[in-house]
Amino acid sequence: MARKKPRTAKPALLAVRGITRAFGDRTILDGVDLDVRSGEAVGVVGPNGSGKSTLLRCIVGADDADAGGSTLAGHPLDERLPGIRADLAVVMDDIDFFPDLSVVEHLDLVARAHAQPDAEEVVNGVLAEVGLMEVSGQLPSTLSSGQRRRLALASAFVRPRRLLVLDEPEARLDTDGVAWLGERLVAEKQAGGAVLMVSHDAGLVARVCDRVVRLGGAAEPSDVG
Ligand SMILES: Nc1ncnc2c1ncn2[C@@H]1O[C@H](COP(=O)(O)OP(=O)(O)OP(=O)(O)O)[C@@H](O)[C@H]1O
Repeated sequence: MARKKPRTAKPALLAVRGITRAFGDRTILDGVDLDVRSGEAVGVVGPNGSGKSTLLRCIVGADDADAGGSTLAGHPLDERLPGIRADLAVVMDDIDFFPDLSVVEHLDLVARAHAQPDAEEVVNGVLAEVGLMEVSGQLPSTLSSGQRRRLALASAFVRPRRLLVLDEPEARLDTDGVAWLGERLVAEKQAGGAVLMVSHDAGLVARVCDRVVRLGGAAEPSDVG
């Protein structure tokens, strides 16, 4: 009788091992491990102050972990390295925009700087999808806070990427915006992309994430649903 081949797990695109971070004598993160594979989304959840943003910052190299580290496709992950930048799009809390560049000029700049093929078409598609077409000629200072959030998210969607890292992407979005975001992130996975997101929105996490890592409580990753 033919033996069933053992199923080999897909190697992780993002591998995080042993991340530890203390501020003064307070240990915020104590040896956090997680994996994110292509086509998969992982959520990081937990109460205010449990270290979620610190974890993301340590993972992408915006903060220095005291121990541990992360790799993307086997290479040490630091968002500033050119080889990594091509594969990684990060949206943290707040983004600084150029005060004198319009919405469409920002997206154009990001798309072209990251060598997005068909930059103009991609920018127009994302503008429409994210609901910023009507304000595409406006300066950031004239946008509402939710529209600025949409612009920050759009900046990630106009560039090539294999991994999206998002810190509370639902913040300041209206109900329709959160619904759109859920669909967009599911589509991201279906297209083979990977997502790591911090969120306080349990509905969004349940809709998008395959697994969650809970900080400030049980530290083990668990399946959603
Ligand atoms: N640079 C810093 N110096 C000192 N303490 C810091 C620093 N950055 C973060 N902390 C502390 O680390 C803890 C975790 O902060 P972090 O922002 O990672 O939490 P969080 O889980 O993302 O919270 P929230 O849900 O409120 O966004 C907090 O107690 C915070 O005060």
